[in-house]
Amino acid sequence: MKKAKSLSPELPIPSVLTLEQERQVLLDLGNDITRVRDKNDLLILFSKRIKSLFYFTHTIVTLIEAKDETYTPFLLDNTSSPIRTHARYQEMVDFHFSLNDPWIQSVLEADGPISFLLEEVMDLPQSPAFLRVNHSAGVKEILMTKIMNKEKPMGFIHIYSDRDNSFTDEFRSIIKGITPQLSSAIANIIRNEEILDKEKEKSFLLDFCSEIAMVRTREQLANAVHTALYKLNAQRGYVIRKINEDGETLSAYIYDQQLAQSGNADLEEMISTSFPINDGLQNRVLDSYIPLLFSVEREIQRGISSSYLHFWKKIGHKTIVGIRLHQGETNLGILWLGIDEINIQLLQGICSQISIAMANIMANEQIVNTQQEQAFLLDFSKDIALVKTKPELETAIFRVFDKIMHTKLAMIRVFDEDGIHLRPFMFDRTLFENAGILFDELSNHLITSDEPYTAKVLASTEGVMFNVEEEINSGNTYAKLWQTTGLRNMHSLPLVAGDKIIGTIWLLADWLSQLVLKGICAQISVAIANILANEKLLAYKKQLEQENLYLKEQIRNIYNFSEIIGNAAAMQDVYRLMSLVADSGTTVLVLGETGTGKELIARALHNASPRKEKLMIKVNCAALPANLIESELFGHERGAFTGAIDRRIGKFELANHSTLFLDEIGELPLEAQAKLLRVIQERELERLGGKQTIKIDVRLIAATNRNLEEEVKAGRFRADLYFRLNVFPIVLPPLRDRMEDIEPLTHFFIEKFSKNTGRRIRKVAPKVLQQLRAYTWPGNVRELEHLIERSVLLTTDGQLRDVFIPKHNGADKPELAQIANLPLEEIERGYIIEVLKRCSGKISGAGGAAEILKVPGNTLHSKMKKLKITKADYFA
Ligand SMILES: Nc1ncnc2c1ncn2[C@@H]1O[C@H](COP(=O)(O)OP(=O)(O)OP(=O)(O)O)[C@@H](O)[C@H]1O
Repeated sequence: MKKAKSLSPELPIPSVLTLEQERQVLLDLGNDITRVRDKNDLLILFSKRIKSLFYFTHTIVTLIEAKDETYTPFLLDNTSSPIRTHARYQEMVDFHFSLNDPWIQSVLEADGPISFLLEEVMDLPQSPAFLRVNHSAGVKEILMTKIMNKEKPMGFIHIYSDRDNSFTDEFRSIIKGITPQLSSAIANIIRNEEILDKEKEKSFLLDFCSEIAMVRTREQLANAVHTALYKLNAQRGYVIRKINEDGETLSAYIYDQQLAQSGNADLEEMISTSFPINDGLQNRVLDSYIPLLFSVEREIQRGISSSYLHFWKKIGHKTIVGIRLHQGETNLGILWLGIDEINIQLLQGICSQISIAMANIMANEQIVNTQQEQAFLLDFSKDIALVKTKPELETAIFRVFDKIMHTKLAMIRVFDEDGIHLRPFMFDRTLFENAGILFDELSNHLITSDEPYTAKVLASTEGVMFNVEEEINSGNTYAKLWQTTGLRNMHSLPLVAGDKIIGTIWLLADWLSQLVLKGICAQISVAIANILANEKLLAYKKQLEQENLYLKEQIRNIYNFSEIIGNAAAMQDVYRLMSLVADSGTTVLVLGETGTGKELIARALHNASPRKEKLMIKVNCAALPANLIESELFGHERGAFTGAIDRRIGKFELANHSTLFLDEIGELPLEAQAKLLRVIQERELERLGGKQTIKIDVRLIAATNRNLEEEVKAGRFRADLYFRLNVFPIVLPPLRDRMEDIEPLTHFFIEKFSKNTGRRIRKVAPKVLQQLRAYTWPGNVRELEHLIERSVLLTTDGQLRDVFIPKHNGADKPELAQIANLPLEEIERGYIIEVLKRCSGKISGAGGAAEILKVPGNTLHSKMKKLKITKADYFA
């Protein structure tokens, strides 16, 4: 490197200064320098004062930044710099030039001003770019002087000239002479600027402080922050994100409205999205005590994928600062600021103010929220207090969960009586529309308290929160179901009523207030406990009612037999026997005269037996044509005999598991008796013409008005069958032997026929009862029943004054003359009706019409059928 020549012939002042003159110049300049207060004074000193002594184009001052070993412009002469219009001018202004290049090192090493021809130094390796830029603008020479502060280089004075040999020895000597004073002037300017900056900061912070002290709401905070940040030149936008209740994410709390007004479509998403703390950026800010400056591009390259980073890139942010907002050790959130340079202290000052205000507002919001939640719980408790049934509870719950809490009720399970199983009690089926079958599978099966998820919940007092996504990853099969709702967390709590855990509740939500959750669960628990207790009570009540009904029925059937009227001692014996035998399977033989109520007793016995659910099957043995008896009783196969065109099930088979009532058993022909005996003995039968043996379980009740012992003696009834049937005989007394029953029976029948005919009988004349008691009643209760029926029909004024007791004296026989001209069939018909009337409708057996007419009972039956004689004829 070659030093430039020290003299220039074109210099405007005398090229040679006497020592005296030089001292004077130095003195004058020294005086001027002492008056320098700021950059502008310094600029004037160079551009006016020194320029008036020596020729040069312009001067700049650069300062060293020790920490990164660079120097950068501090004072620029914008008016006379020939490069100010150069394309790289701004770059040169902003640039930090390395202190490590040989050229600047030579300046540092030189003991005083040192000049260079640009041509010679600008292309040397590592030479700073401004040399070439100046050269391209016509500058030829540069005079460099290092300035010192406390014996350390502080920076450089650059003096440029577009002429050759501008820097004379005198010039250099003068510059050298004033350099110490210039150094201290520059040091003062810097210190002054720093003091000024500090003061500005202080007053800025003070303003901000007093402004923020008045802030009460989030909107006011937003305004204060906005004003402050815009004063700090943070026009590129900002957002304050608050840590959410989940402690894992941050969401926009305050954001730059100006940016919002720009109509950026992505901004909406940025505002509504919750960003995880642990995204590689936010966690770093929250872990740092000082603001962090990030290069957007570099972070993207590092693989940080957060969408907000890409958003910042999209809106042109190159660098972004993140500052932790905190109260003590508790993090509140982050202030993200689009800014290139950071004044750490100032930002920290602002952020600590924001933090305080934010903490206050949040505490305020929390109080308001808590109040709202409490009011809400109060409302809910009012609703719940009215709940009595499950559907009512369901309505109350769904209204609150869906509409107000944005929560879905996945399931309420309650403990079964055994205290081990939990059964589904209530759930929101709509939740699982997508999962249909899976839901049914899960919800319908009982689970035990050992089921791992349930066990975890039951063991907790505060409940458990399952993150749906984490549960899916860990293979929780229920979580697949939860996922269908799109909600993030499953909150489950034990339901506790009093000191008893009654079940579990499972709620899906993104987030739930613990206060509300616990409050609601407590209310629901009480409601469910009440409903369950109520259900239990109702079930007990129903059971008791049923038991009551059953007992009543039992009493009626077994001990009372309410449809059987009569309290005579003889009837009491009958009831006692009935009670003893009713619920057994024992064969009963009911004996008694015609019309004494044998069939009634048989029915009552059946109805009081365990077979009552099935119909009692009745066979009237007297009414069966002899040739059909077997088929009627045991059934036949198709073609078993002429006329058997179809298979027929016999009465025995029909009565399987029920009761077979064999009425008028004394009328059964001997042949049929043998078959009957076999079936009773074997408890199995074959249908006529059939080969298959059919097992039967039939209870037998037989009845007859014949004296069977006599019949056995007379050889008309098989002794062995008699013994089989006479296991438990019940003998019904004739009505004449229990005259005290006449009155109740009369009233009973009056009541019955009044109802049937619609004729109300209000009064019965005492004479009537006397008449009734005076009669002998050969037709027994049936005769009494028919007589009352007839009398009721004949009564028109509601008073039963008279009854028409039959007179069996033959006085009412029709005169021969009356019947002389009638056909034989008519006479036969009339006569049979007459006899039937006399026998009170009894056809066969002792005292029956058949006996009087001396024909077998079934012959009379056939005849009656042929002559079309019906009950109406002889009871009318
Ligand atoms: N104790 C009674 N209480 C009320 N009604 C009775 C009583 N006894 C009989 N009857 C009524 O009398 C009528 C005849 O009774 P039931 O048919 O049972 O008599 P029975 O002895 O079987 O007669 P039969 O020997 O002629 O077949 C029925 O309508 C029946 O309801």
